[in-house]
Amino acid sequence: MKSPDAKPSLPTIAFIGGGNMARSLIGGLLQAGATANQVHVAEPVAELRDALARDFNVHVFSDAASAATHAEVWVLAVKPQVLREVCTVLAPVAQANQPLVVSIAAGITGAQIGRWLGGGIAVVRCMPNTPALLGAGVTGLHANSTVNAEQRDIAQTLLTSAGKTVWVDDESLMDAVTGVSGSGPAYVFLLAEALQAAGEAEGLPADAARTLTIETLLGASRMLAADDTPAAELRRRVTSPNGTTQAAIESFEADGFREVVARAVHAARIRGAELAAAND
Ligand SMILES: NC(=O)C1=CN([C@@H]2O[C@H](COP(=O)(O)OP(=O)(O)OC[C@H]3O[C@@H](n4cnc5c(N)ncnc54)[C@H](OP(=O)(O)O)[C@@H]3O)[C@@H](O)[C@H]2O)C=CC1
Ligand SMILES: O=C(O)[C@@H]1CCC=N1
Repeated sequence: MKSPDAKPSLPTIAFIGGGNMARSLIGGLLQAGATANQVHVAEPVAELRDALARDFNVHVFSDAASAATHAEVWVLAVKPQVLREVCTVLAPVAQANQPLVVSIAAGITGAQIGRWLGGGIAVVRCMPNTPALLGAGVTGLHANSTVNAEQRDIAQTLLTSAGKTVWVDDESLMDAVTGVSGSGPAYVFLLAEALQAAGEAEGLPADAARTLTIETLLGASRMLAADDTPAAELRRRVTSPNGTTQAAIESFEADGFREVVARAVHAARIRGAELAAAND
């Protein structure tokens, strides 16, 4: 009997686009136990194609249709700006083979992808993030009404190899997912840049500022993930009355830190919707 925790075995998966994000997902997938000959990748850039074949031993193709033809699952990992063109080329294969289509493109909706592929296609729209490379990512997922339970499990297994998953029932929230977690690693890297530079400005040697910054972000993230203690409470425990942290937090608040973050996430969400409209 199948245990309730048993993962469905993955069918052949074709990545359409072999860039940064595809590479992260393929790395995670193989580390999680998928075999290289189950993975096909279409990538027009010869150097990227060669690197994928060399590093992961996967089957590589220069055109999308060749990679997709013998795969039950397609992962659309091209830029939003070229997705319509890619889907239009793949539409006859999609109609003949009825694959599960997993898109990681920012902004582009499941309805657009289904329409471009000729209609009636099972589409899971996802938003992973780059820590997927270490299996430490998080992915938001939304399934359209054509996706069946088995296909949902396949998408779940595929993205679990990249880290945690969060299903979203309302697709319109996928752009908010992008604003928080898809783009989110860049905000943390920006904070790291700023914190390191501030340390250096206060006189620390560059290597000391770098180590102090990295270990602080890592340690604080581990504390956040360790239990359900809210971030605000963890912050309170660092903040001694009239101490150094209080001085820093008051400076952040006076400069509108929360509003700055909210505006940035909003800008990312709006750009997602713009990408969908501009590339329809
Ligand atoms: N980077 C990130 O952090 C995240 C990205 N995403 C999404 O992932 C998708 C890919 O992003 P990313 O990996 O950063 O982008 P990349 O540009 O690194 O990768 C996309 C690759 O697809 C190639 N490509 C273009 N046309 C085709 C085609 N017809 N068939 C096959 N491959 C093609 C591109 O080649 P060429 O360069 O020649 O065009 C490029 O190598 C985007 O839609 C993005 O929104 C989602 C979550 C996070
Ligand atoms: O910047 C972007 O558009 C992509 C989507 C999320 C992260 N990178």
